Amino acid sequence: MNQSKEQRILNFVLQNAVRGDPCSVVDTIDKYCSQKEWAMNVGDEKGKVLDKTVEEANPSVALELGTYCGYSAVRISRLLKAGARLLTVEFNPEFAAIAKQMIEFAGVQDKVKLLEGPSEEIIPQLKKKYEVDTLDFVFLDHWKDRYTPDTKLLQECNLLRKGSVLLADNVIFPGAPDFLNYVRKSPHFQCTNYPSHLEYMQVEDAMEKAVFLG
Ligand SMILES: O=C(NCCO)c1cc(-c2ccc(F)cc2)cc(O)c1O
Ligand SMILES: [Mg+2]
Repeated sequence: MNQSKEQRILNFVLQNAVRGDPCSVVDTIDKYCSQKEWAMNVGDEKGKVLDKTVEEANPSVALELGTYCGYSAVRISRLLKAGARLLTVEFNPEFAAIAKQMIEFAGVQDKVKLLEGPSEEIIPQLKKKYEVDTLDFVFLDHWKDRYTPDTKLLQECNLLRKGSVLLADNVIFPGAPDFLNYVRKSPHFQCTNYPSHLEYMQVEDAMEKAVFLG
């Protein structure tokens, strides 16, 4: 059976990164995906914007939509304070299986809970099933046409509080035009755009930060 690209990325990490060292896992994925096979990790340039946004928010409870191979789950969780946690949601079972191994190899499994399934099903379960009160930080990096309905769902489920930070990847490429429209027109969000580039490419992209105002 031919290996998937995601399995090849994981194997490269297992062979070349340092077990228990999240930074080496992040750097090793970036090395593979910039030199050998492109993959849709947020990457290092946009990853630096993610780092600064996470550090500024200093979340106790963070949510990621779109785990993929676990690159940003490892990148985010390495910055979390003691006792803080990241819930990360992945719909694709093959991706989830790779991400689980990536998170364990990086040694951040105690900070990260990987939830497998559709975001529209998991978000309404966060309060009762996953003991979430409100979310301090949300990274949107899943299907681009889900950014807007899931943002509305987070609001409807009372998962956002005054100051909750949303950060969305790919608002230029592949693009999330309806999301930009929604948060920029809404009186409930204060938005900031961070121009950047598509991971590992010289293609324009950007991230959008949307702070919930209550
Ligand atoms: O779909 C994406 N994520 C959710 C997956 O479950 C995604 C896609 C791309 C991308 C794809 C194809 C291309 F040609 C260019 C970009 C990039 C990203 O950063 C992404 O997050
Ligand atoms: Mg992305």
